[in-house]
Amino acid sequence: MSQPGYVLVLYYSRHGATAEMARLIAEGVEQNGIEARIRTVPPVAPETTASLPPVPEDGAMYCSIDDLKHCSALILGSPTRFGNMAAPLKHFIDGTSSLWLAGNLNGKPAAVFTSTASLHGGQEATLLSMQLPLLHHGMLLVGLPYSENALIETRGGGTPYGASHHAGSQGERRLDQHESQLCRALGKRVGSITAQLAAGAQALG
Ligand SMILES: Cc1cc2nc3c(=O)[nH]c(=O)nc-3n(C[C@H](O)[C@H](O)[C@H](O)COP(=O)(O)O)c2cc1C
Repeated sequence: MSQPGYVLVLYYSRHGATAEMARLIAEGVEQNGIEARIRTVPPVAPETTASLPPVPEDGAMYCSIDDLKHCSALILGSPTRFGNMAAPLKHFIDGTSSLWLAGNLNGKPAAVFTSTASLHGGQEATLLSMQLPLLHHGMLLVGLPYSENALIETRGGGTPYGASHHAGSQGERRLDQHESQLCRALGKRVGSITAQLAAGAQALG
């Protein structure tokens, strides 16, 4: 990895909160002059015979295995569902065995983010469980340091394990100042580490 390439911001979102986080995280990544490639995954349904159009009608493009294979870093986001990531994202990750076998993600930075309806409804459990498949892929986990003041001051989301957002029971709570700040900080941190790794690889020849 001698050129930084792009940071893949891959998320699932049903009602838009996680999608908004992805946009702020991408802004943070791009503060380093690195491309942030935002991708999503399609929903999954019990009617497995029905197929969706290959391109979503609006919003981010669906992620391909090649998008993931060739990224320089990954930032993965999901709404919390019963203290875990949402099935559509897990379904996509479960289809990445070929990358695992080839070690395509091994040694690349990775981070996670989530949105919940309730303040203590499982943000940290979700973030930690989202990190598990990334560790299996050999990725280097990046969190948020307490030098980010928003981590201390927040009255909503924000954890050292990754960015988070408290959306409220009806999704009425937009990202507040601290939550937004921490999304951008996470993107910036992953982007900066990605650039440093690329520069180090180039220096080593
Ligand atoms: C099946 C299901 C399970 C959920 N489980 C939780 C939960 O464990 N804790 C919580 O606080 N919110 C839970 N929620 C609420 C979502 O995490 C929350 O609405 C989130 O902000 C949605 O993000 P989105 O706007 O990106 O879709 C759940 C929602 C659904 C549909």
